[in-house]
This record gives sequence, C-alpha cells and structure tokens, in this order.
Amino acid sequence: MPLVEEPSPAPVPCAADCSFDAAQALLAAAAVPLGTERVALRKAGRRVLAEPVLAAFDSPRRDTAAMDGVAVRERDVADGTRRLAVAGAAYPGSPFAGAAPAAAVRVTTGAALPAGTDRVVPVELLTETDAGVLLPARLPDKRHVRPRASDFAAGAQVLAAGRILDARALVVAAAADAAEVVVWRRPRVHVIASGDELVPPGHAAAGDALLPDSLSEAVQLLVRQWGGQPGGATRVPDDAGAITTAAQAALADCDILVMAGGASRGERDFARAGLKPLGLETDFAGVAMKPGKPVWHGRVGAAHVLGLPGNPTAAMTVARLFLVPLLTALEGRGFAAGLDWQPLPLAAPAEAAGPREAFLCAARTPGGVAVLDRQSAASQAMLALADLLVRRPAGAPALAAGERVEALRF
Ligand SMILES: Nc1nc2c(c(=O)[nH]1)N[C@H]1C(S)=C(S)[C@@H](COP(=O)(O)OP(=O)(O)OC[C@H]3O[C@@H](n4cnc5c(N)ncnc54)[C@H](O)[C@@H]3O)O[C@H]1N2
Ligand code: MOO
Repeated sequence: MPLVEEPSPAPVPCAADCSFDAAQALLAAAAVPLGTERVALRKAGRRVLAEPVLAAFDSPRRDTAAMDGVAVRERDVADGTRRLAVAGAAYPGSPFAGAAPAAAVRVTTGAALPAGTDRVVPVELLTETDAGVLLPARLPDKRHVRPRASDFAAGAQVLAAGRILDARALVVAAAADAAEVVVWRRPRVHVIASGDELVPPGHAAAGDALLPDSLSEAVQLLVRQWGGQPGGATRVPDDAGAITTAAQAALADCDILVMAGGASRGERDFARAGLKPLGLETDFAGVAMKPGKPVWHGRVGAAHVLGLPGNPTAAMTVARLFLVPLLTALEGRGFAAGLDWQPLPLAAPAEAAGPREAFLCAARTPGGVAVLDRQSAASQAMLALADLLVRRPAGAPALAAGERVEALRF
C-alpha cells in the first residue's frame, strides 16, 4: 500500500461546477499527511505506522523446544540407545545452565534447548523409569525444534510503514520488543451543524418547526471509524456571524472542520459566508453529482473545511466520498485507502443514469447489489437499509441484472 500517493500536477481549482473526478483530484492534492508522533505501544492500537517496526532480536532467540518432553542429543541416541538419565529441566524463563552429555533434559514448549541438544522427544512417547526415561525404539522424523531466528531475525522489518496497528499487528510489534512506535498524527475533526430548526435529538417534539440534528453524531462516528479524533460538535443558527464565531473557536484546535448545512443557494445558506472573514480559500464549491451537489472544500490556514449539504442522505454520501478519503490521506494511508470501490453484480436491472454523476443507496443481498427504491437526498429512513453506495457515471446506459457496477461500503 503506498504511503502517500504519487505526486501529480497540482489540479486547478474549479471556478464553477466541478466534475466528481476533478473535485476528488483537488481534494487528494490538498490532503497532505499531518505529521508523526512517537507513542507507547499500549496506546498505539489502530494507529497507522509512519515508520516500520524492526525486530530488536532474533525470534526465537535460541533453538527452542516446540513440544513438552525431553531434549536429547541426536548423536547420543543415533546408535539405538533408548534409556537416558535426566540431568535437569529447562523452562521458558529458566534455561538449563549446564551441559548434558549422554543425558536427557526435561523441557516444556518454548524452553531454550540446553547446549548441545538438538531434538525433543515428546512426553507422550516416553516411559518413565527409576533410572531415567525410556525412549521409543524408533524416533519420529520430526525433531520438534524451532530453530533460532526461524520466525524473524534481529533487525528485520516485521511491520511496514503504512500498516494499521490492528490486533494482529500489535502481536508482531510486541514480539519485536517495541515499547514505542512512530505513527501518523490522527486528524482532529470538529462538526458545525447550522440551521435555526436544529435541536438535539429528543427535543424536537417541543415545536412544529424544530428538527432533530441527525448529522452531528453520525459524522463524528464516521470520523472515529476512519481513524480521526472527533473534536466536538456545535449547533449554530442560520447566521453568518454565529458561524464565524463557532468556526473560529473550532479552528483553534482542529485539522478538519466539517460544516453541515447552509451549503446551497438559499437566502439563509451562510456556511461559506461565515468562513470568509476567517480567510477561507475555496478550491471547489458545487460538484456535478447527485446527491451532494452543494459540497464544497477549502482551507483556513492549514485546516481543511469541508461543506456538506444539509439534506441528510446527501450529507452522508458526501461525507463517505470526501471526508473519509480526506481522513485516510491525512493519517498517512493515502486518499485511495478510503475509497475501496469494487465491481459488484446487480441484483436487478438499473436505469440509465442522468446528466449528473449519481451515487445511489444500495443494499448487499445474496442475489447481488439491490439499488434501493425512492432515492432521495432528503431521506433519512433509507440510510438504515443502505450498506453500499453505487456509482453511476453521468450518461451511463441502463444495465441488466448481473452486470457489474462500482460499489463502495457505505
Ligand atoms: N435554489 C437552489 N436550491 C437548492 C439547491 C440549489 O442548487 N439551488 N441545492 C439543493 C440541494 S442539491 C441540496 S442537497 C440542498 C442542501 O442545501 P444546504 O446545504 O443549504 O442545506 P440546508 O438548506 O441547510 O438544509 C437542507 C435540508 O436539510 C435539513 N438539515 C440541515 N442540517 C441538518 C441536520 N444537521 N440534521 C438534519 N437535517 C438537517 C434542513 O432542515 C433542510 O430540510 O439544497 C437544495 N436547494
Ligand atoms: O445534491 Mo442535493 O444533495 O441532490 O439534494
């Protein structure tokens, strides 16, 4: 997996409506990883490595018993000797100190083999006698020894930069004796939802004109799921001054400011107007996509500002297509890591696409991808049924069931 995508010529900001691909290219070009930090391994779960992890020593560090039994010297038993005295015992954590010529040493799995021994005879094959252990007449082919460095050698790269420290990778880092690792900084994200009508969920029944804010918590969860740190959410009325004040406070401590709502052309759509006094530089505003047409992106200083349309399905579609790859790029995984498009067969025929690139809510079914009925940017109930987004390029022809479409986990 590339750590940072290949540099390409800087895309030119879109003056008017951008194509989806042009908008993605602009965002990808602006999405530079944040920087690195050294953290204790015990706090590094799910973080993205910025530097590889190298093994501090060989694993195993010595030839090691792979079974519970006795360690013997092959040449002591090669002549058919079956009875050996027991000279001592070795366990992981307490090796056998002496040498044991012509004797057996009891071992448990993981013990370093006593000097000179090169075979372990499992306990199931032994007969205990007063004079020592009796070996079977015919020894198995397997010696039950894990040779020194057979897992990894000192200095070997056991984890590459760019790797997420998931549970399996944490085993490897710990095995390499890493107390600390160097990881990419996680983007901090603040959400500002604007709208006079918005109240916290559970408080909208108090007035007919009130609406539960259904986006603030959802966007913060998406941020957490894709490696960011939710830095809080603020609800503001449709007022440019209130947006400026809230944005200024949020920008003091975030890498990405998400503005939900107020993105289109209504007389109360103030998201960008509220950011202007803070020095907003816009690189696109308006994308030829459905839903999500009012999406916009810009910068205030080093911080990214991503504008989501207020309509909830449009907002979540845009968050998945623009916020997620922005998060993965800022966290050093590359922009494309957030966009795992895959070709999947349709469960039923699909209509021809319209003039705007379409992103359709769909569900994964045993028969293939089922595009949901009644697509609507304003819908909320539909989101409970959708676990895929299906991409239909502008003007794409009708498709039969079984034909493949590009789909993304939603
Ligand atoms: N004349 C035009 N009108 C509209 C255009 C346009 O190009 N010209 N674009 C339409 C499109 S497309 C969309 S999408 C919407 C989105 O516009 P805004 O981003 O300005 O969204 P708002 O006006 O603030 O809200 C729209 C709708 O969504 C509800 N909303 C907003 N925030 C939330 C939230 N946090 N939780 C739940 N619901 C929310 C809000 O109450 C409105 O009902 O504009 C079209 N209009
Ligand atoms: O872009 Mo809007 O999201 O179609 O309603």
